[in-house]
Parts: sequence; structure tokens; C-alpha cells
Amino acid sequence: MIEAKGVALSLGGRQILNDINFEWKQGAMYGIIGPNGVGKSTLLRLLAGTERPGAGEVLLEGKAVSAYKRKDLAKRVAVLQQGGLPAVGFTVRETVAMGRFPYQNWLGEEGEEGERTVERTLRELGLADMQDRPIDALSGGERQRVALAKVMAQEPELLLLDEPTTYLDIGYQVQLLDAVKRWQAERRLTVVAVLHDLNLAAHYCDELLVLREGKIEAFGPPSEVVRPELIARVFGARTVVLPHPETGVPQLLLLPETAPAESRRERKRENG
Ligand SMILES: Nc1ncnc2c1ncn2[C@@H]1O[C@H](COP(=O)(O)OP(=O)(O)OP(=O)(O)O)[C@@H](O)[C@H]1O
Repeated sequence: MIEAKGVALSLGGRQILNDINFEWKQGAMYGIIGPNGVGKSTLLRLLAGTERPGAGEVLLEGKAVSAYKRKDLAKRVAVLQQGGLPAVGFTVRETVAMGRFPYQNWLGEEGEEGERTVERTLRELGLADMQDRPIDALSGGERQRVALAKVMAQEPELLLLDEPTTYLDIGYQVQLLDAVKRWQAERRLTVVAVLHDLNLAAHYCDELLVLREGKIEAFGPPSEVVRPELIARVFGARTVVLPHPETGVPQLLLLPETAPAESRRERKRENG
């Protein structure tokens, strides 16, 4: 349902992405991973239609993303970006209701269906109790939940997430991704997420796309992609990969050059 065909893009005279091809189906969760500056957010912008490819095309349901009218595209595609909320002056409820803009008439009205969707979304994300609070009086984690609620209220078929867990503590990270995953399963939503945390990516994504030097280095389920050789080639980091003791999902442990102080002390004791 979302396809990239020979997509290439140069920015500022530099080739950022080249020969990107994939065909992603409805209802799955895809992760985009790769080192800093490799073009992950750029690829997300191409999928969202906010950037146009220099060559090739991005197709949504067989039609070029750029050929959709703005409101039609917004009914199908929602983007959760860092800092994607208005700065001040709106309550939680008003902010979530902004997600309904593709369904409103030119007076900004929609009727009962919109109200019901906002209510349900506030409830599902545990925001009902704080719906009248101004968003500038919320913590970073709470704001991120409001941002997710806003895109959920948009009821898209395709949800694009750009590093959604940055700045969130581990509790909020899991809570946010669990909410996305639940929603994805219930509504056969397609999710594409740029994630830096490879362990979270392996847990939540059905398939991972690995970018290296502007091209697709690997694509497949986490069990095929999260391997020490590939991680070393792409990120230049030494790692150990172990199956999660409860889920079996591959999880990475970093192997820094310097041993931690505790294990140095341990070895010293062993050596007398
Ligand atoms: N408007 C622009 N003009 C010129 N270069 C740009 C522009 N936008 C992005 N770039 C460059 O394109 C490259 C890819 O940027 P992008 O933000 O897509 O990387 P990323 O993989 O998401 O990085 P990170 O992991 O650091 O967030 C970077 O080198 C960036 O400096």
C-alpha cells in the first residue's frame, strides 16, 4: 500500500538517498534504522509527501503521494514529529481535536462523529483527566502522549513516527509504543517508525529497513537484521546479540572498548 520505486533525492547538492525500493503492506509495523545523518527522517518526509523525490516515486494505494489533495492525504497519512505540538495557549482536548482537521468543513466544524473520536482517543491514551489542562503545563512525556492522541484522532491508514520515544523515560517509551501497537492491530494500521533504540525496534517492528550511505543495506524481520556483523558494518559498534529471555526477540548489548570499572575490580580480585 505504500511503495517506493527507485527513489533518489539530493539536498544541498549532496546525494542523500539513492535507489530506494520497497513495497509495504497494510497493517504491519516497519522500522527505519541507520546511523545519524543517513537520511531516515528524509525518507519519512518523502513517505509523508512533504518532500518530493528527485527521481523515482512514492505511491500510496498505487497513486503518487504528491497527487493527493492535502485533506485527502491527511485522512490517510499522519505524522508524529518531534515538537509537533502548538507551543502555547491550547488545552489537551483542543490539541487532540486539531487532529480532526481533514474531516472538518471550511468553518472548522464536523459534528458528533468528531466529538466521539476525540472522547475515545482521550480515554484510550489516559488523557481524559487532564483534558482541560494547557499543554504548556505538561511534562515532556505527557506532551508526547497528547501528540500521539492528536494523530490518532486523525484516524489515518498510515502513521509515520519520527523518533517517537526520544526524551521519554523507559516507562513512557514502552507505554507509547504499546499504545501504537494496540492501535495498529485493532485498526490494521500501517506504522513506519524511525527508531534509534534497536532493542525497541526489534521488539515492536515486524520488519526493519537498514539504511547505510543513502541505500538500503538490509531489509527483513528483526531476527535476520539484528546481527552483530551487520550492526558493526552500519554503526561501527561492537555488540553481542542475545534472544530476549521471555520473548525470544533479538536484543543487543553494547561492547564498549573500555571495560566497566566494576568488571576491572572483579578481575583484579580474581588475579589477586
Ligand atoms: N534541507 C536540507 N538541505 C541540505 N541538507 C539537508 C537538508 N535536510 C537534511 N539534510 C542533510 O541530509 C542528511 C540526512 O538527514 P536526515 O535528517 O534525513 O538524517 P537522519 O538519518 O534522520 O539523521 P539523525 O539520525 O541524525 O536524525 C543529513 O546529512 C542532513 O544534514
